[in-house]
Amino acid sequence: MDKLLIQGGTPLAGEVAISGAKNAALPILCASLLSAEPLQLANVPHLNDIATMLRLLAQMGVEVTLDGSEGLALDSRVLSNPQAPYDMVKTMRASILVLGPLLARCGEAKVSLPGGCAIGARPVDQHIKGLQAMGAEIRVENGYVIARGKLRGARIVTDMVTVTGTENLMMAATLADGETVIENAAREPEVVDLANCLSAMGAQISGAGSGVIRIRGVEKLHGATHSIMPDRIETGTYLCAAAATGGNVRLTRTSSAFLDVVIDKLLDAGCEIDIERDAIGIKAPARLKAVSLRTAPYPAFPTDMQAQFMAINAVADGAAVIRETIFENRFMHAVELIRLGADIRIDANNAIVTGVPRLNGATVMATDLRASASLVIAGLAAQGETLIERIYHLDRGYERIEEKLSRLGASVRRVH
Ligand SMILES: CC(=O)N[C@H]1[C@@H](OP(=O)(O)OP(=O)(O)OC[C@H]2O[C@@H](n3ccc(=O)[nH]c3=O)[C@H](O)[C@@H]2O)O[C@H](CO)[C@@H](O)[C@@H]1O
Ligand SMILES: C=C(OP(=O)(O)O)C(=O)O
Repeated sequence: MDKLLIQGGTPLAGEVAISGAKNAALPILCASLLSAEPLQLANVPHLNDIATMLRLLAQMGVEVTLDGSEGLALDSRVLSNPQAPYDMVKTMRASILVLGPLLARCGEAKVSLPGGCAIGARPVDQHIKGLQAMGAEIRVENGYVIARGKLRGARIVTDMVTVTGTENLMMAATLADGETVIENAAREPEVVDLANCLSAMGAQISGAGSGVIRIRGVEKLHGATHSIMPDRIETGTYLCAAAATGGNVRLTRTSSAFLDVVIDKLLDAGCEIDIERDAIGIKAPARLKAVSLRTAPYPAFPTDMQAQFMAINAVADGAAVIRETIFENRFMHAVELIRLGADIRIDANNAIVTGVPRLNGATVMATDLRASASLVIAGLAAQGETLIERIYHLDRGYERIEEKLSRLGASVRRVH
């Protein structure tokens, strides 16, 4: 298993390009299942999750053609096997996103309950309830969701804000008979990117980005071209890496548009932020100030940035309280950060982080995707050598991370 060896203590400096968003690309790849005509995508990130999703789609009959280094064409003319087997979905939560499209296009689907980051129970009851409201017959048997039926429009109010739940139901509704209204919908930018792609395919969608999305079903969707939005979480992660090391970094091919709260917190921490149209610059002070935060659905502070801010608070001046409200088990990075010398106390869903003047390198274990990112940030800020084990989590969501960090002057090496 690969490990990451970091020699910390060097402020990051220079420029690096941000990749397309994993959490926008994954649902959009699934959207290709809705049409018999090809979907042409640009700015697709090179990630293990994307490779897993492409393998999953390919075994259903989707023809995948690479188009340049970041382009893909997906041809779902023939869907011979509307199934997602356990072996292919166990590592990736987003694989549940094939359920809505398969059911809408084929009238049947058999999808294994998904895996993904172990950050909480992560049930899919809202996906199932929504599809049932649209007329699907669904049973869960031997770890599989088995669904069939012709979908019709419905009014759906989800119990909580769910990102992939909203995406699954929105995709299913594009081919349903009549109008679907999703209330309490997720407002995440990735939902909007998916809606934009679906609209380019001929779907009738309004309200994406608000709490109420209306979808008028059409008979079929057609081919389209779409470019995946920049990854706001990768952007935020590099901003935190620059902040924690006292660095001066410019991130290109990205946007500050979806990062308001994250940028506000970095300003509170004492960083200077320079916003351009397609780039963000950050200049960090010698010592950051501690910043408290509470995660919540967009547009509030993203849970996917919580671990990275725990790392920067670990080396900041003062104490901060981090409250996690989305996932019940998303503090697993805390014990690993403590190995590096961080002062963190967990009290239910609060982490109380008291900054220390410096962290010291150690061997640590990555437990999930963003936890891994927080360890990388802490390792970059620490004095001496940090060895991060189980970095397969990192490869799910960060494209060429060691190469990008090396470009910023970090000493980071993958060891086999
Ligand atoms: C591939 C992808 O886009 N993943 C993101 C997506 O995950 P994901 O879509 O899985 O997260 P959700 O928004 O669905 O989860 C929010 C909360 O609702 C609960 N819930 C959700 C669905 C359901 O049917 N029942 C239920 O109880 C979850 O356990 C969690 O407590 O949004 C999360 C919250 O921003 C991010 O951390 C993930 O990076
Ligand atoms: C939790 C994440 O991914 P997933 O939902 O695929 O597990 C993430 O992207 O931070």
